[in-house]
Amino acid sequence: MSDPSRPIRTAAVIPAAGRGVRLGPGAPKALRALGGTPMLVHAVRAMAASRAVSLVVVVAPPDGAAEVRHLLNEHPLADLTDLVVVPGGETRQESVRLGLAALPEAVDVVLVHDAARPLVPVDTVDSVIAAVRAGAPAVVPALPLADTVKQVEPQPQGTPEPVVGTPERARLRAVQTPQGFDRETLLKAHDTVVEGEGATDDAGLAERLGAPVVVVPGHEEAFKVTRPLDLVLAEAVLVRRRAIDGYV
Ligand SMILES: Nc1ccn([C@@H]2O[C@H](COP(=O)(O)OP(=O)(O)OP(=O)(O)O)[C@@H](O)[C@H]2O)c(=O)n1
Ligand SMILES: C[C@](O)(CO)[C@H](O)COP(=O)(O)O
Repeated sequence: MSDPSRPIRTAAVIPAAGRGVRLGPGAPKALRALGGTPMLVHAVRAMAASRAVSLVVVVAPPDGAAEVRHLLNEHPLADLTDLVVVPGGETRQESVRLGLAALPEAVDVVLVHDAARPLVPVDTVDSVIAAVRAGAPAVVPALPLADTVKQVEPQPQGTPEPVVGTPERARLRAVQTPQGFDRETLLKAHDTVVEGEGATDDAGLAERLGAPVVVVPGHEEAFKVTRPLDLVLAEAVLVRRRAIDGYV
């Protein structure tokens, strides 16, 4: 936990090294345009919009750190005081671990935020930070599900999959980012949990350590741009924001 005698410094690590295979052919997903601006720039601005965040570590595609640094230099990034760019890895978990290695000692609270969630509102970011500062070692923003979920027995492609269960929907949440952690918990989780043990998010690593993880309300606009239709929705959200409040 944080030492109360030291000032809390909050940093955000943005994994942006993914290829974006599900979005279709093109540049790495984080570098593709959303409303004329790279998705990554929106994501960095979303973190910088929080007054608490003073450092952003961007994890670039493995061979693209110089290009990403150049691109970020070309865009205004609000009041961000510190920006670091490091090369990423083959998996999201490896990319986050490489980003964490760049954090200075003074950082107490760490957010991990997907570049692929460019439109998360600042209120969501702030409520995650507030929950960590209030003492929760791991915090995730999440929303209730709209669909019923079935658990199946996976089969070869083309074979119908038998249903083996229907989890109670009211107890399920769809998890977003930024996920917030006290530094010690997150570093220990990444040091301890081996890649491939099935954790698809950072809180999942903390859970495997036995750390308590809590959920705060997420936001519909924090959705992940994964498939082509998500990009259509993101463009529409951006048009609405620009019309309503002059968002850039
Ligand atoms: N080796 C990787 C893989 C993913 N990510 C990042 O993790 C976030 C969430 O991943 P996802 O949306 O699944 O992105 P991709 O891995 O790029 O998508 P796909 O699986 O379609 O290729 C993204 O910001 C992505 O850039 C990363 O930093 N390093
Ligand atoms: C971290 C995450 O965005 C939480 O929903 C998600 O688990 C990333 O998963 P992906 O399959 O790498 O997109």
